[in-house]
Amino acid sequence: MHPNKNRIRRTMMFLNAHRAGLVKDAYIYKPDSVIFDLEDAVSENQKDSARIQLYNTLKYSDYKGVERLVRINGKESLHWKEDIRAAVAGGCDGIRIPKCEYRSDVTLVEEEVRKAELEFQRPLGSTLLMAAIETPMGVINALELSQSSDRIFGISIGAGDFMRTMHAKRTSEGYEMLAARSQLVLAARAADIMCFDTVHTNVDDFEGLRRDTEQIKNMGFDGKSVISPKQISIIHQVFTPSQKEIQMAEKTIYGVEESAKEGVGVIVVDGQMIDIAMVEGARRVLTLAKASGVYRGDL
Ligand SMILES: CC(=O)SCCNC(=O)CCNC(=O)[C@H](O)C(C)(C)COP(=O)(O)OP(=O)(O)OC[C@H]1O[C@@H](n2cnc3c(N)ncnc32)[C@H](O)[C@@H]1OP(=O)(O)O
Ligand SMILES: O=C([O-])CC(=O)C(=O)O
Ligand SMILES: [Mg+2]
Repeated sequence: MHPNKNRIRRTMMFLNAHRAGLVKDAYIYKPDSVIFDLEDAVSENQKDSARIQLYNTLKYSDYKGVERLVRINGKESLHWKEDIRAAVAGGCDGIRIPKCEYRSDVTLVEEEVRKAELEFQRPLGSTLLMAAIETPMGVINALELSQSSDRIFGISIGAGDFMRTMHAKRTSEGYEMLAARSQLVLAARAADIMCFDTVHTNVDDFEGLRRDTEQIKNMGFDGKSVISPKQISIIHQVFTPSQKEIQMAEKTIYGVEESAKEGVGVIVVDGQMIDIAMVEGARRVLTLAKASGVYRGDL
């Protein structure tokens, strides 16, 4: 398996590839990933210069371990093949395909990526893919998209286009997103890939951002896209296990192991009934805690 397929991705920060001031050093804000956008953040008459700016940034800026993804234009545009060539030539880590609906939306991109890897002498298979799902058809086909390629590391829901195509409206409760979010997380877990939530467009609504992030984390999502550095710390706080959760995870793993030696399957830890079913979740907490830099234990 590709070594970066399951890396930590609590935050993926969009930035307009055309804005030199944004792209030159966005790693300083420490998102887990950045997404250089060539699609909707770039106006039609800036597409070519955005692509050149993207190539130079990928080639010459050291992002110090922050993952570098590129959102290309869609297959109905004139740009997507050139977008892929520039992204692969520059050495991006992965490509976010917008508005995916069918398996062929991924396989078409995969074929161009493969050609570009050969053309620019990049290791074959090194460029990962993610499918952004932003329409009712995409939501319905979420499993097909999740299983469309070995390069796919995750899927994401995009609320802006999803609301447009559903004739729906965002609410602070989020019920208009519930069916799509549920369908995506089910598909991603069934296909054993990652699942990401949409951007929170009100950049100054920190309370709403926290509430939304808590909701999607509890549903099983792995992270969320962001549009501003101001949103990163809240999402990292929500996704990074607390010391209390880490201690509970350690007690769960030790407790179940020790009690099993004495032939006991069920124990009580801090008032909670614990059995073997909780061990996998506890291990996941510790893995996430390690990747987030808040746990140095041996479990
Ligand atoms: C629905 C969709 O398709 S979403 C995906 C496409 N959209 C995008 O890519 C938009 C990305 N975000 C942005 O362009 C901007 O954040 C906006 C337009 C939303 C807000 O812009 P501003 O009002 O200038 O943001 P703000 O005043 O909060 O900026 C504060 C600082 O953060 C920086 N910053 C803001 N957004 C970003 C970003 N996405 N990436 C990196 N740096 C950023 C600014 O450069 C500024 O830095 P400075 O203080 O050193 O000058
Ligand atoms: O994927 C996202 O979160 C951003 C986006 O394109 C949308 O909301 O339409
Ligand atoms: Mg969109």
